[in-house]
Amino acid sequence: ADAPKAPAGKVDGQYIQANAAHTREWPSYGLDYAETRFSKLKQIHAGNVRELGLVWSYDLESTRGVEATPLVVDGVMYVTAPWSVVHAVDVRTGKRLWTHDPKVDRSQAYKGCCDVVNRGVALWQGRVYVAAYDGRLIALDAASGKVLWEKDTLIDRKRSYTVTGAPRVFKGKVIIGNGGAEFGVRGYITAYDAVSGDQKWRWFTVPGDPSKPFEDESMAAAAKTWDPRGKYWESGGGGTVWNSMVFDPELNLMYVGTGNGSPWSHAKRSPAGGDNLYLGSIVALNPDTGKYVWHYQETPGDNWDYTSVQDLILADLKIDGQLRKVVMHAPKNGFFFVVDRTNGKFISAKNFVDVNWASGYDKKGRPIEVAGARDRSKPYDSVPGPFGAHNWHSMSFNPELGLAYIPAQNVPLTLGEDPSWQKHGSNVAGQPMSGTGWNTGMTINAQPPTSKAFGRLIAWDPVQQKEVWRQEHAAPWNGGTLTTAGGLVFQGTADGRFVAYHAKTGERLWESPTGTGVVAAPITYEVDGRQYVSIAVGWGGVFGLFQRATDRATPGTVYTFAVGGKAAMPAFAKYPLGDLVAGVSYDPAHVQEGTALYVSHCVFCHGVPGVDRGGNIPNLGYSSPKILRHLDRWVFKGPAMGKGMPDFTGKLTPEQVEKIKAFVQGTADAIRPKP
Ligand SMILES: O=C(O)c1cc(C(=O)O)c2c(n1)C(=O)C(=O)c1cc(C(=O)O)[nH]c1-2
Ligand SMILES: [Ca+2]
Repeated sequence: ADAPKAPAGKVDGQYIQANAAHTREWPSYGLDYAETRFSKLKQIHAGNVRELGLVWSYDLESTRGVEATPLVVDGVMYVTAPWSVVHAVDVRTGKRLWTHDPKVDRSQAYKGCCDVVNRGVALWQGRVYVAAYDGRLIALDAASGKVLWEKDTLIDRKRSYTVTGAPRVFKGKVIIGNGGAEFGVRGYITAYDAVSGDQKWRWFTVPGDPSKPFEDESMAAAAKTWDPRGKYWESGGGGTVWNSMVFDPELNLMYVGTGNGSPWSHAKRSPAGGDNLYLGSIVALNPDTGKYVWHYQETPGDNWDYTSVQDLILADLKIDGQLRKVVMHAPKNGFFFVVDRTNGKFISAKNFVDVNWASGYDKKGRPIEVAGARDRSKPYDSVPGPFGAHNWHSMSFNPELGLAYIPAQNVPLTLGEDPSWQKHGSNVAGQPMSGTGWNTGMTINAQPPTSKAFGRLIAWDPVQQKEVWRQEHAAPWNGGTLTTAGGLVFQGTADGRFVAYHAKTGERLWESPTGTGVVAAPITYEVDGRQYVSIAVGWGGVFGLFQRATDRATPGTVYTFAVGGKAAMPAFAKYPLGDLVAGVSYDPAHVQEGTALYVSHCVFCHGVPGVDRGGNIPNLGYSSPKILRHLDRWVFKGPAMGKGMPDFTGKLTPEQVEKIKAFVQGTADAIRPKP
């Protein structure tokens, strides 16, 4: 088929590379192929950023997490809302041009670990590509939003695969991975022809059943690092590519970050140990063929849910007097990595937050593990925890200052070996979220963690491997970053602010309220000679399901700012938090069993009753007595199924729901301040 005419008809590889020289538009996820999120625009700078004002706001009509980086080309913004809904917006007016809702089955939300989020679209020759939560890759006509083609990217619909990441287009191929390593899947990525949608190649990240032929040599090599007695192929092995992909056209290499092991427990996956390639790695592939070229493994034998899918940034850095082509990375495990991207050779690594699992990396690039860091005989508060020292919230790199801006954090959590684990998954009361298919092989918070929660913006010098400045935030789970030639860093925060900092000093120069908390990254672009800054807002993602740092509700909204903007901010509704639930009758003898059932069916979405205060999903400790009294009506084909609540028919019995009710009311009674 011929490429549809404009809008975005001109976007191809040449265009994306040419745009990188002036960055007037924002045509791909990380702005350029290197995903620096460094804009050369400097109309907005440290001297006038205080005059930034709202130009327009756009209602995404959503209540769940908004993680999208919007793309802007030819005065049109393409941005995604939860449930993989695409919106095209006229950036001159802030008015809707079209939307496309792929109609993901809302009752299937539980198949993903971490909210029904979507990180954005890709553009290519007049087409918009979105990867739907249910695993479909969809090509839309950029002019109308009409579907051009749809491909099912999943190899096994019985497994809990979901897609949250933004596709990328390299050399005319749309590339997409998936998530699911908390449930039991085998990671892979697939490339499709951008025009026809035909599959071009697929690369698996971990080996399959070794009694069958390996797909390629990289799988044969990887299998040597897994113990077949663990029958890891039955639980999938993990290594999902759910976020980061970058491209170096000059070297003709693309780079992906791979995820954690499935199950989390190393001993259960691979009893004799082993590195378990290619978990927790940066892998270089040939973008034409999908053939493995090299890897560098950041977390050998992952036992902590240490994904390496955090965004990768390519840069040329002068190290020891030599200009090196590097890839920079700040994965969950808390170390900042600089790796030679021509060959995968380790250059340096240094922890950017306090960590307690490794004391550093040796010259060869292997972590020096702390004694006991793998011992799960007792629950262990590993720092960073599974939320990561840095999650998917995008890092940026300012080449003029040589600084990377990392949204860093700690979310305390304890992990312990789960003796009730079964390879094929099992619904065991007390096993975290096993009722919805989670299968990590670990207990979570069987003992309360002792480490401290924090959120922090860190300016990091990758050559010196040291922090240059930091800003402490009110809570973990803050937004991605953007940096500009105007000497600025922009970041949204969990406590509902959009802030501009001085890129060199960290001084806070400007901020605007955003109502709800921000998790996505801002962008900047120029239209009709005027520079704009936009950010998509909507509290959520895995941490935002059950916790929050504002007292505001979570409507998805895009804000666009410019110097002299005078539009009024929309009113921010208060979060509808009721009183601690009271007066629902229950049998106290049910509380103990109810606790275990709550852990295996409810806790990762609804949080701890009365203790957490609800994120974009309500906390049951603050529900009305009427709802709690009739909990069975919500649990079995309930009215919230259209909003993402699973149907627990056949998974829970009415008697078990009575016990969960007893736990919720019992906990609310136990924590209620005594008069
Ligand atoms: O292992 C996986 O397959 C997988 C997938 C995803 C995802 O697709 O969003 C997340 C994670 N893991 C994960 O570990 C994690 O912390 C996480 C946070 C988020 C989010 O969007 O807030 N997704 C994911
Ligand atoms: Ca994971």
